[in-house]
Amino acid sequence: TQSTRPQRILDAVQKNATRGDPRSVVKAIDHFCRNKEWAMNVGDEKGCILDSVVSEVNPATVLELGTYCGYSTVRIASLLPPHAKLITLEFNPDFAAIARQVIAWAGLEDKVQLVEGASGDWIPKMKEQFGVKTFDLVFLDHWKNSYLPDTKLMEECSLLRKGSVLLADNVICPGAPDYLEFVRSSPRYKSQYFKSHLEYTKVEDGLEKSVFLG
Ligand SMILES: Cc1ccc(Cc2cc(O)c(O)c(C(=O)NC/C=C/[C@H]3O[C@@H](n4cnc5c(N)ncnc54)[C@H](O)[C@@H]3O)c2)cc1
Ligand SMILES: [Mg+2]
Repeated sequence: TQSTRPQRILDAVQKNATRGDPRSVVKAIDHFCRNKEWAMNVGDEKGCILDSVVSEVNPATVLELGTYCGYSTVRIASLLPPHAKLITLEFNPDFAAIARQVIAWAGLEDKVQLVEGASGDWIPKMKEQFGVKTFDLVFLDHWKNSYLPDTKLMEECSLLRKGSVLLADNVICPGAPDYLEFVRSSPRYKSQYFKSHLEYTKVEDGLEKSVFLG
């Protein structure tokens, strides 16, 4: 049967990365997507910015919206302190199945909870289901028109505290104009743009880092 792109990404990981070595998993995916087939991972250039924000925040609790194949999940989880937890939401069961195997290959199952389902359904259940009080860091990389409604939902569910950091991918390409306008104009956020490029291309894109002020 014809394989899917996520399946081919998993094959590249299992062929070229070392089990239990997250950096080799990241390298294998970047090599495949730069040389064989483009895919919508945050990628190596924006990934370095992601790494620096994760290291700076040093989060105990992380929420990722949109797992896809688990590339950014692995990047983030590989930088977390010992008892930190990353919850990642993915509503496509095929992508979730691939991501679980990528995360397992990296040896990061103990730090990652992949939840199969829609952010809109699961954000309101974070406290009761996972005992999460608030998130120190949220990485938004799912459908771009869901960034704003999901951010408002996280506020309503008191999942953000003074100092919580939102990091959003693709604020230029594909773009999330309503989200960008909101976090840059709201008095409750301190926002900063990190200029970069769309993964594996020369097209401009960037990450927006927004600190919730409470
Ligand atoms: C015009 C144009 C097109 C594409 C690009 C290139 C480009 C570059 C990028 O870095 C991109 O992130 C994207 C992009 O579209 N990302 C969408 C990513 C979705 C993933 O998240 C999943 N998901 C989507 N909504 C939800 C939800 N509520 N709850 C749970 N999971 C969700 C999906 O199941 C996917 O696993 C595109 C650039 C320009
Ligand atoms: Mg993206």
